[in-house]
Amino acid sequence: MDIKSLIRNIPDFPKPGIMFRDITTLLQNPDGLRGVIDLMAAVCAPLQPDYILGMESRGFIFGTPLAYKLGVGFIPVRKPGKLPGAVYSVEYELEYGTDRLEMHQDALKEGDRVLIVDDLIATGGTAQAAAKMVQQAGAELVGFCFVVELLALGGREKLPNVPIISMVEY
Ligand SMILES: Nc1ncnc2c1ncn2[C@@H]1O[C@H](COP(=O)(O)O)[C@@H](O)[C@H]1O
Ligand SMILES: O=P(O)(O)OP(=O)(O)O
Repeated sequence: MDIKSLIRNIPDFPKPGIMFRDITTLLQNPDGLRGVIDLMAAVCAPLQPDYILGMESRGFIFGTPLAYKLGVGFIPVRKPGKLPGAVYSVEYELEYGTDRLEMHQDALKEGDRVLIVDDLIATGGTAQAAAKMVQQAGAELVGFCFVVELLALGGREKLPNVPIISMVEY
């Protein structure tokens, strides 16, 4: 299956100079949706995660069916103020300014094997923030899986030394 052909490219969104890789066209294609989740499951299964951790919101779209397919739990990492329990909170750099992600403190325990999933890695700041929370919880980070990797931005250089898997690269 040609995943790349199902991802739409929208220039200058959300601001001039950004080529937005729009995964909505992949999601609405039945073969594309099934194919990408099946592929992610096949390449990630050997990492033997206990949990998939996905970042709001596009990380939820791919992370939850992946967790279902692998027969493991899903942990949502959310934008600030959305989770009701005690949270770990990590600030990370955006192109302009900063943002913050949160995860329930009781979502993970020491030794849990965690795979971080998102739709796309660009500068790597989002994935790095999620990895910090896994480490704060004392859990074991077993890898990252992205549908799209933007190679020129070098995001993987920010991430810990674990397998980093992407389905398509630009
Ligand atoms: N070019 C992009 N197209 C679609 N989505 C993007 C793009 N660049 C960033 N994103 C979203 O931002 C985060 C990852 O950004 P980092 O710079 O790696 O933190 C990811 O969740 C994308 O949905
Ligand atoms: O569009 P989202 O919600 O997936 O968030 P972000 O662009 O911050 O990754």
